[in-house]
Amino acid sequence: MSEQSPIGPVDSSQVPRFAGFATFARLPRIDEVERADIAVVGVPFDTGVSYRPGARFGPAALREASRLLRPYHPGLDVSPFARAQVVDAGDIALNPFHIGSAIETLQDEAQRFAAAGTRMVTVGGDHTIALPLLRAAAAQHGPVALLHFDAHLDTWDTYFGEPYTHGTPFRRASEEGLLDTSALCHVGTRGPLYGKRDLDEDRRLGFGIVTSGDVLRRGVADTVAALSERIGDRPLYISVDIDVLDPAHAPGTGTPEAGGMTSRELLEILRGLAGHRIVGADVVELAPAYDHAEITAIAASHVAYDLVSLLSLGVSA
Ligand SMILES: N=C(N)NCCCC(=O)O
Ligand SMILES: [Zn+2]
Ligand SMILES: [Zn+2]
Repeated sequence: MSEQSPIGPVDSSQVPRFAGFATFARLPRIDEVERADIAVVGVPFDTGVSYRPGARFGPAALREASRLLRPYHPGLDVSPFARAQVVDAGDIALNPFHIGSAIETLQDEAQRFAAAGTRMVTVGGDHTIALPLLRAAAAQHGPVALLHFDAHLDTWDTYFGEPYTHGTPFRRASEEGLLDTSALCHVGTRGPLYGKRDLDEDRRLGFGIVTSGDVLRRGVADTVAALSERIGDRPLYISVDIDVLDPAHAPGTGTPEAGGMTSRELLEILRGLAGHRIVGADVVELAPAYDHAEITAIAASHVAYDLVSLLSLGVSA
């Protein structure tokens, strides 16, 4: 970090939090600082979806819903924006008509952040985007451990013969050798599958599964202990599909499944990951057109805040 202390968010006791530009948590834009430790980056993209479209509007909705976030995280005992220079880097412009070129662009952009020494928390977009983000993470760190919070496996092979979709990123990532196969886990999985084979193939790729029901039965502490042990001190990428939450907690998403986790459970599990070597994270599948009273956008903004807070713990104070 530079000698100066980080530039923090706009002070909500001086400027009403409902006024002004909607950057994440009212943080400075990337062009307003010399260098950034952590960037929140919007990825408005939903060309990879199999059902309801609309995740392209996720970044804007998440930023709007983040105006009420405050600078101190009592659960982690950290002031992330004082400990690290956190910025909003705006949106990455991806070609909505060409999924291959969008994936390439995002990988290039992610590698530019990495080269600048900035870790990313991407917000919005459909789950397709995890693939180029994992490519960039693996290019920097080698194969990474992955915690994948999602109702879905997203290790399916193809849809309509197409390999790059929001249901297939982790199959491609595995084939490309981006993942440390000894440290992979889905969390919150539930809902109908195409067949038992889905689970067999997923297991063959090395994934463990903590289902939504497992979280209920085992509780948060046990779940965290199991995940922590699996990850160890490996470089860790965290991917959060907001549909991991029950539709009651996150109606604003493209492929909702009943029987999901509460936002309290998800946030508590994330907080339990403090101390791990997190190299990057995403919050995907927020589709505001199906949201009500910003329920999903608020949950997603809190998840992003927790991820930023976890990343800030890795910046020396
Ligand atoms: N990644 C998300 N949200 N959904 C994947 C669902 C794929 C399917 O339609 O079977
Ligand atoms: Zn997903
Ligand atoms: Zn999902």
